[in-house]
Amino acid sequence: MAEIELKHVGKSYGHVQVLNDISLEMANGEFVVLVGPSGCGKSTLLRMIAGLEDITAGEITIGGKVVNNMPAKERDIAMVFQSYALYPHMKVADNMSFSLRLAGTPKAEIKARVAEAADILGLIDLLDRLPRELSGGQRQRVAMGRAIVRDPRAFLFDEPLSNLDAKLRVKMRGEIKRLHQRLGKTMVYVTHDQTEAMTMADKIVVLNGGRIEQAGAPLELYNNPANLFVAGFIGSPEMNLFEARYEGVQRSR
Ligand SMILES: Nc1ncnc2c1ncn2[C@@H]1O[C@H](COP(=O)(O)OP(=O)(O)OP(=O)(O)O)[C@@H](O)[C@H]1O
Repeated sequence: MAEIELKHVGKSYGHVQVLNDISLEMANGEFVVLVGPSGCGKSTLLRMIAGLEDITAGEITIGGKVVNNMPAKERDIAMVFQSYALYPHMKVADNMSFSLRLAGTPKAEIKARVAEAADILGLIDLLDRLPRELSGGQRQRVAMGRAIVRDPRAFLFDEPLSNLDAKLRVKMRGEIKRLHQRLGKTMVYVTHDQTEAMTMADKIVVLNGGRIEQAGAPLELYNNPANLFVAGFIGSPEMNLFEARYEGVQRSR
């Protein structure tokens, strides 16, 4: 059974249709990367899975349960944003424990879960700092820590590394991949970065104009693109495309 399943999902804002007939299965523990040109609907799709945005057609199931009308906080899914969205006046430890405190989790358990997440992410020495006293990479790690402590059934990432410089991006990419291996949770990841998509994904989903052009393993898309759009979009550097004329098979006499 798919962990997250989208069946003929659509989204429109008034008359503007931004997502159209999206059907997609994400297996338990799969790392799914959404790519596509700016404005194709990647973030909207992610926000619909999270419950931050209503859907206007179709059905979303999480763990076999239809969640169309389920509020975000009941979906047991954590989202990590590009902007980190940390509380500036709270120390790292308080940022990480915020959702657990809100849920009334016992103090001892909060302490243990924060310590475990801080250990996984190398944040132990930074727990007493404020976000402004951290580097970009450290802030992004706190944002991930905040997601991990909740022990959600799935993680959603919306371009989490795009505010970091190239070198740090490579490092954090490795860290997120290791995190995925360690936690074994379903992760859905939006990016503009081809290399991120090719190296991190179990499955890449190429979106264009609110529709899925192709979904499959990175090498499957690279070796067998379903159409010219996918062929032109996947890979860095880009594939060379040129027109040719087919003249049939030459038969030997
Ligand atoms: N609240 C809204 N009202 C109307 N249109 C919206 C709203 N939010 C998003 N859109 C439109 O929906 C489309 C998809 O937006 P979305 O942010 O999902 O794209 P994206 O693929 O994530 O883009 P980018 O890569 O630039 O972040 C865009 O054309 C956008 O203008």
